[in-house]
Amino acid sequence: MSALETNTMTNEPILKVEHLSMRFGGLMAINDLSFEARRGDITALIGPNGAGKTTVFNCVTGFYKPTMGMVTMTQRSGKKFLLERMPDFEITRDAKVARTFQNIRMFSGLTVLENLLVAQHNMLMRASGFTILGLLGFAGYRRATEQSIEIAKYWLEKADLLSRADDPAGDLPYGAQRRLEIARAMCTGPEFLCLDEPAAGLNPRESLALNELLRSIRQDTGTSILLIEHDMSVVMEISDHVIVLEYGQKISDGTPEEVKNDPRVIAAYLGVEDEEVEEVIEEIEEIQETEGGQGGKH
Ligand SMILES: Nc1ncnc2c1ncn2[C@@H]1O[C@H](COP(=O)(O)OP(=O)(O)OP(=O)(O)O)[C@@H](O)[C@H]1O
Repeated sequence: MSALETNTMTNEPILKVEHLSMRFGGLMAINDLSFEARRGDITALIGPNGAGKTTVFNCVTGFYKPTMGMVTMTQRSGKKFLLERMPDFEITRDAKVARTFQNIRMFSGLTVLENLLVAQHNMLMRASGFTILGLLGFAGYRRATEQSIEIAKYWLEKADLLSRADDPAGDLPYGAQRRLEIARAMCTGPEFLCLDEPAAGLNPRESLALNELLRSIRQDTGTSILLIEHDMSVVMEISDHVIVLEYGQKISDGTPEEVKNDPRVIAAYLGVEDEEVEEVIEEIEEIQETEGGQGGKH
């Protein structure tokens, strides 16, 4: 978990989405979408309801097979994975992509610590050699168990959950459950972490704790993050890069500041009809020019 591990062997973007399309019957949910997520960045995918954000996530994480297009992930080592061709469990296990869901999914009857140990099941099974003898006798399995407890403790501390380690996960307040989900994803040692609305339902204090956790993940592990988020205070505060979708297409792509001031984005969020967009863009540009002019006079 040292910062040294964040050194990258390749400068390629961690994720390249090229000409992605996803059709559900007669509905084109994603239409020829291309974008990149840079290594080490927090990239946010935003857009009005129904814009196609979750569909993109599901294509990246293997829950959907896209109708067309390529989704390439490049690991630090330079190894490439064509995610659109892989089943979801291989995307997690081999490409090292972890995700959380819009609705919290965890084992609410298990303790907080147990949830983090279950997440490391794959690693423990490999250490057992997939045999009962391995489980009972191998020193390698014992070492792996100790290591998985250490990893769990590290993420419990990072997520500010150490004092709740032995409580049933279902007893945690909502914001803490969201942090537990992220800690659980991090226990699998991902290179790319996909978070579906991590701030949904959080109060302002919980949102701040979430921002802190995500920043520390980026800084301490170099894990790249892709998140869908409606809470603009979270997006603007922590993202390095924002991509805006509307009707399955990209309408803006840049820094939070660039996107915030993009008239097309403002029009999309105001829910303006297609034929009125040009008009609204002109009005917004006029307002921006006036404000810019006034700013210069001060
Ligand atoms: N499994 C599916 N079958 C049919 N239509 C779907 C399916 N999943 C998504 N859609 C449709 O695709 C479009 C994009 O949906 P998606 O959930 O990706 O949008 P979103 O931007 O994530 O929305 P929200 O912000 O409301 O979660 C919507 O019109 C939705 O109804």
